[in-house]
Amino acid sequence: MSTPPGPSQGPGKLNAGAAKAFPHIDLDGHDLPPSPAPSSPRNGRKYALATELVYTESKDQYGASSMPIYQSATFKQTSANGGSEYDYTRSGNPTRTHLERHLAKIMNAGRALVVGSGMGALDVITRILRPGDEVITGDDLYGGTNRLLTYMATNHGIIVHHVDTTIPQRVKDVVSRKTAMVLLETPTNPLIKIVDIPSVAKIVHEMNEKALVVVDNTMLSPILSNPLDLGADIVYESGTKYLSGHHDIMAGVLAFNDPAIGDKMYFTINSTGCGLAPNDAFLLMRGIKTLAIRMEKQQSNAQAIAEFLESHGFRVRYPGLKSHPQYDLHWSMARGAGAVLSFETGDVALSERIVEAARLWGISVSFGCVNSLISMPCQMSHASIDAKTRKERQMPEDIIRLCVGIEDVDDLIDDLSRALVQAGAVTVTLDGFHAKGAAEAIAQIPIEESDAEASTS
Ligand SMILES: Cc1ncc(COP(=O)(O)O)c(C=O)c1O
Ligand SMILES: N[C@@H](CCSC[C@H](N)C(=O)O)C(=O)O
Repeated sequence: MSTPPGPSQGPGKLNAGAAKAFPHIDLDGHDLPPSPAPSSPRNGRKYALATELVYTESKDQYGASSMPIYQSATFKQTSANGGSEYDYTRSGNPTRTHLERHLAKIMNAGRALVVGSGMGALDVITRILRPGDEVITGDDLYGGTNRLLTYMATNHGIIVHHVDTTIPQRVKDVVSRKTAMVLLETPTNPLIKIVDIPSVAKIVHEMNEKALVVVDNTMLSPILSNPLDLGADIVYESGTKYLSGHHDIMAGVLAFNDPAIGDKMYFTINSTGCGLAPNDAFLLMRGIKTLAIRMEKQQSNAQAIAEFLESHGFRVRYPGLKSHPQYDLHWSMARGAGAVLSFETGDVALSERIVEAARLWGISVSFGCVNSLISMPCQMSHASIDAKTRKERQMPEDIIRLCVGIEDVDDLIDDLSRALVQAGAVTVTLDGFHAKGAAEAIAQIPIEESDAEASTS
């Protein structure tokens, strides 16, 4: 275990003494310079999350109200045997530690760590797998996650089961003593299906107490969900999305309660050098402070847009709509619906015309940004899932994903309406307009019915 954080006694003899009292023997048995102290988020009063996001404490020597960027690769030691809290930024950096402690607090975690991207976080997690280990994951999940797992299955002897994790029984059918990890995403990207985290975690832990339940919380962020409180062992997310909120950095976050898991993850981050750089840690910290207010606006915009599309005859996937077949399940776990929704038109070329006709909605991958984005997942974010697999998993090629930002909602609806009309997706009448042709036909099929056929094991 890493040494616990001590009072700020300044570097030197006291810390060197502490290092001797708590020698840090790493997983390879080496006694290396100390890692940064683990986060200690639970000191003092706990405020509401919106307050905790902006409230931070640091022991800056000048009382800086914003944590300074320690843009330094190395830290001078005061004694020949090292022993100061920081020695080298790959191993630890004060700006990064400050962010990690803040994240642990808002993620309700014992410890949080930050790395260079969301995929970097998953890479750190999956390095605990050994050849022969089995991973159970969804049949609708982010394309990059699918790509990394496929790589591991092909090259590292990991066995990956893709099942419909929205049906807990499907997980139960494949979980065994060989299961090392169950990797969940909810809502799924891009089909917006909901996974019952508590039920799946219970099944998995009852059948194999060593199996780790890992949840990708990117689609909701800690403002809306804390998967560790729902039974997950590890939660990770892309800080590139809601946490930073401006699409100006890449970042990944990992959080856990078990100190042994935290130590393993820290060991990998230090060994591979994927820790978040100080400048990006500063930007992520700044972004987090406005998470609550951004999400509030993004969500209310997303709700209005989902209702607008549904009322005009489109089949919309969004957990804020009562028509979502897992509406109650979602709200039993989360504090909001998020700001990503998808809808279908029944025709790939028509969807392309809609996307290209939009002006205010930027054609871009990613989500969680203050700007609204429109994309076709099968051709963009999920293009790394090959066409055959997409077909097997019944991913609609025409699906359009909307990632809603903080603009004026009337402007967003106006731009979308114009794009739908220009693309020929709607029949215009004196009373307004309505989805036409295939889009309308699809809207008649309840989501439950068509998705039941899509469930594979
Ligand atoms: C659900 C989800 N998880 C993880 C990632 C990976 O995050 P990053 O792009 O920061 O590597 C993404 C998007 O990229 C995502 O959509
Ligand atoms: N070219 C990238 C695509 C990134 S997709 C980003 C995001 N997760 C999303 O869902 O839009 C790649 O190959 O990873």
